[in-house]
Amino acid sequence: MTLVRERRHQEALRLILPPPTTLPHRAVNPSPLSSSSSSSNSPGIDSLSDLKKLSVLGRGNGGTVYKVSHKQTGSVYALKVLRFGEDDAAATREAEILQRVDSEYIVRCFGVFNGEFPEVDGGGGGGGLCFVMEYMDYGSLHDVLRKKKRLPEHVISCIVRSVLKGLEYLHGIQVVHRDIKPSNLLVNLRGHVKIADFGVSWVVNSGGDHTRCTCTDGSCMGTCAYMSPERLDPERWDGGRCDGFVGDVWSLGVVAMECYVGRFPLIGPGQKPDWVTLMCAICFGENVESVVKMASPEFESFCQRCLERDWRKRRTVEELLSHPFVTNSEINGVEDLVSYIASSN
Ligand SMILES: Nc1ncnc2c1ncn2[C@@H]1O[C@H](COP(=O)(O)OP(=O)(O)OP(=O)(O)O)[C@@H](O)[C@H]1O
Repeated sequence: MTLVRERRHQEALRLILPPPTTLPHRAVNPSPLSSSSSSSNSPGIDSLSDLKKLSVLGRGNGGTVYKVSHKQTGSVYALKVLRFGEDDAAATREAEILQRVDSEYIVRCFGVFNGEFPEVDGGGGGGGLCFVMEYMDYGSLHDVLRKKKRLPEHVISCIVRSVLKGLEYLHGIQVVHRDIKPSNLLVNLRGHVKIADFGVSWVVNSGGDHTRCTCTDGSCMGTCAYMSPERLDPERWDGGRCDGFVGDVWSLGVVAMECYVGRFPLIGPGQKPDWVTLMCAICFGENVESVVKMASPEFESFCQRCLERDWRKRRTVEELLSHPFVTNSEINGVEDLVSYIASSN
């Protein structure tokens, strides 16, 4: 890799930060969302003081996720608190998208509150946007991989099918997720795998001769390790003409390979995942077959279809749902997923 190429890569990797936005102080009413997702299982949470903090489930960019219980019913939820001032545009976008979605493949949101969660530091934390979410017992796929290291193909097939179904739903309502990665795929005791975290998602609008992706506030962030070549280097890969949907497919391909090899698959085991290393690996790296050695032909073919660098040749979600690696997944795949995750080794 020449110095010239390195410099070009670094220039292309500059992040476009969202302009500062001010969230209206009561942007979201302290009531459950109007979507049918909330009405079908309405937990009757009228205020954040109805919830008791049980533990911290995890921390992400700009917020913390708590395990909470409803004081009256004892029902357990995950409460995601995004502090004001961290990335208000992302928080607002997440609230807007969560109000649109209603799918068994997307983590349910029962309500969004604008205020303080009194159980944290006795309140006084400056407040934030608080999402009452379905509690996913096994946490994220990232947590599962930390415990299990690698997953067998039939379990990966089951996970991939659920994520594809979730993406099929999202793309059908014109939402591009843009941050598919293990920590945004959550797993519950029943073996259901669901997509979460819409902080960097886009809503696609139709316009002109081709569909264009618009980002209302200019935010173009996401996790670069899982980003597609056309997002990392739009100039080289004609990213400006891509509607973004197949970017989610690329990310899913990386996740599938990561489950198989037990580490981030696009760089070597000892390599530091800095911007330039990732850029080189994603845009010019090794071919899939050298990474998923010993895999079944179906799995190798599936990964190749997802990780096609030219986005025009990459398969769509609909096409991948009829790929043999997905359609041949064992009927008892979900039960296997649960027993595999629950097993101690
Ligand atoms: N509904 C949920 N049920 C159970 N655990 C959850 C739930 N939502 C999030 N978590 C846990 O909390 C962690 C943090 O989630 P969060 O969405 O805030 O950030 P992240 O996706 O890990 O990171 P980033 O903000 O960088 O995308 C997750 O990785 C997961 O372990």
